[in-house]
Amino acid sequence: MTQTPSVLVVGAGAIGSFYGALLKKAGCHVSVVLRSDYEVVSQSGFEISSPMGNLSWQPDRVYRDGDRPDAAPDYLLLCVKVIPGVDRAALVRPWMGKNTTLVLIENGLDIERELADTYPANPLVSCLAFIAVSRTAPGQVSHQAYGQLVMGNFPKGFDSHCERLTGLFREAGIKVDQSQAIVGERWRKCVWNAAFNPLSVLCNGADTLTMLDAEGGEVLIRNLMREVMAVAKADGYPLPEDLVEKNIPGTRAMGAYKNSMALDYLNDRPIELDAILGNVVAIARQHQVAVPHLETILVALRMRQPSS
Ligand SMILES: NC(=O)C1=CN([C@@H]2O[C@H](COP(=O)(O)OP(=O)(O)OC[C@H]3O[C@@H](n4cnc5c(N)ncnc54)[C@H](OP(=O)(O)O)[C@@H]3O)[C@@H](O)[C@H]2O)C=CC1
Ligand SMILES: CC(C)(CO)C(=O)C(=O)O
Repeated sequence: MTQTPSVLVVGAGAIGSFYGALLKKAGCHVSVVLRSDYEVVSQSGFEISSPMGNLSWQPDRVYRDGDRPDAAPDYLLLCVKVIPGVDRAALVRPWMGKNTTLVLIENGLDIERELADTYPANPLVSCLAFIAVSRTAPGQVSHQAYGQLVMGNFPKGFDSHCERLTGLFREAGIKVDQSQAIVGERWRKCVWNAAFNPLSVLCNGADTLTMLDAEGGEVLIRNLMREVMAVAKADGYPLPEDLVEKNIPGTRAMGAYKNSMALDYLNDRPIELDAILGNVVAIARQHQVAVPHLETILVALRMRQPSS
């Protein structure tokens, strides 16, 4: 690897532009591949409002689909939504070198496999982002709170590429938890996402407190979370028994919060239904674990939004 790490962000929306900004702040060369924001960002860069201070930045190079890189990056951050019709392995192909470390900062469960299978010789780093950030206009991003990452190699382990990336993010001011077992961490986060995200869409983009305070709402959310935990256990990733007991007050303490899927729904964008819920139900079927609440919500959402 070069002295100054080179980073390429594919899908520099809310998450990609925020974590790209941090790596730029830590001294990396950071370039981006853009689609709809190409013209604006080429001219004016990213404007990011944040409680961490001014994170606005100009990428070293701005590419669009069809361009070719000057050189393959040390780290390729993939931050597109995990939705049907987006072939993520094909999307990164033009930018991957033989020594490029592929870094996923995306929600969902079992979302690494297609990339691991396509690029078996490249190190694969899987990250979970705990953050509230959204794109408000082309090239404009609002970071409201948090920012912590949980990081590890897929399917397990923590290599020197993870170690170096952790150091860069920490230098830029965010907390990074290092994990030797990232799949278990994905299950842990999914307990929250698979319960709250799809339900918020069924409730017309409701925030967390509206869902918890509706009559029977908290009971339903607890049931959804317990079902995800049962599937995780059957899949070999048992989670702490008190996770639901901790998640509920933890969520209340955040205040009324609209998750990323609620925002996608409210902005008429496709939702990550399979990545966050469909894959949990598919794994439940493999292990013959009954998940009636999760299944009902999945099917109802498929009826509502047949394309996602
Ligand atoms: N936002 C949040 O607070 C959180 C998000 N996450 C997860 O992070 C991931 C990213 O989410 P987020 O950043 O919010 O999503 P955004 O929609 O803000 O960003 C996704 C970006 O990917 C771009 N993109 C898609 N396809 C292509 C392509 N072919 N070429 C170039 N760019 C492309 C989109 O561009 P275009 O505008 O052209 O479509 C967009 O800029 C998701 O998995 C999400 O669940 C996790 C925790 C919190
Ligand atoms: C956990 C949370 C709510 C924020 O990081 C999230 O993953 C989302 O908005 O989808």
